[in-house]
Amino acid sequence: MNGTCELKTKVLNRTNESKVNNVEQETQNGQYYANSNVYSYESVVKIAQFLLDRVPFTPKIGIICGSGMGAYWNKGSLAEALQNPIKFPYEDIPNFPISTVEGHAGQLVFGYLSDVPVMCMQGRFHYYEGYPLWKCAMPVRVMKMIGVTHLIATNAAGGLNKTYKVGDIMIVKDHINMMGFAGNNPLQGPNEERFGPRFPPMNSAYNKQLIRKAKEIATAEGLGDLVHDGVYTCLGGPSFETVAELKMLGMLGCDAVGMSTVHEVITARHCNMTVFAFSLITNMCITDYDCKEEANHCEVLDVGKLREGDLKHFVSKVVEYMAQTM
Ligand SMILES: O=P(O)(O)O[C@@H]1C[C@H](O)[C@@H](CO)O1
Ligand code: HPA
Repeated sequence: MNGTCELKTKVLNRTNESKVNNVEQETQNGQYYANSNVYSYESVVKIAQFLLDRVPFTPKIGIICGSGMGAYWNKGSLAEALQNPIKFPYEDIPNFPISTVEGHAGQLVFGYLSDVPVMCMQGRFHYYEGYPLWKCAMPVRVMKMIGVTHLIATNAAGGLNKTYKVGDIMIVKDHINMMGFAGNNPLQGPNEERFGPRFPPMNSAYNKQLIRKAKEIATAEGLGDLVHDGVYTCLGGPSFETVAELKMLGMLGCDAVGMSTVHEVITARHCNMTVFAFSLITNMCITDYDCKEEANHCEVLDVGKLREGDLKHFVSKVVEYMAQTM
């Protein structure tokens, strides 16, 4: 992914009052960028170095655990399955945000999955927690600085595609960046060319070879009936969607809806990482006004728990395959 260009981003002159919200970064000459990414290249390197100094191996695969898939109480969860784990609670990592959502343990775990070194976010950051998108996605850049070349992003999502069932796995083949339609993008602000180009393409964000291979793996492992590929969209949350919103998303071609992943994938592709992502369908979206059920987070976590064995197995096999291709 080349395409870096010489365009210089315009710097806005601001007064000190504009520092509110902590979304502006002072430049050396005292000017402020609007909505800037406050994590400079150097500060991301510093976080990566803090971790590298404490881990005796350098993983090339990074995993982000979705809701219920990396919960601290999930002893059988994906993150808990890593062998010889080295754990870093987020509050112990300098300049790292903290997890505030149930089902997101809030630690980085380094270890081995299928004898392959990986690093795993056992808990991610969401926009609705109050973090801007660039902050939610910052750990992806830390992964990159550590040496990760392949990202596996997982999430819990509501199924819009009527052929899906609760507990199914949707391999993400594409996304619709709904928040981006309103200009909210993790790459908003001055571009740091050392991470990637100003205008990264997204038409092949999800690696086709990995999608194909993951489907083969699912079939070979007896999970074929559960697995689909489809289009994911992320809304800001935390409120679940209305019936009208869900009908609209269905008409737009979304197969599943969630509250994460898109900004992580954009950030990963910006720094040229290979991306594989999937959604665990934890609930079917309610598009019938007469339906008495309501979406809720407990159900999301419960389905994550129910599927943890299958997901762990599936991800281990995908990791095994990825390692062979590196
Ligand atoms: O972190 P993910 O995207 O898996 O979490 C989903 C979206 C909301 O955070 C939560 C709703 O139950 O689950
Ligand atoms: N909507 C949004 N996010 C979700 C859902 C949903 O139905 N299920 C799990 N995460």
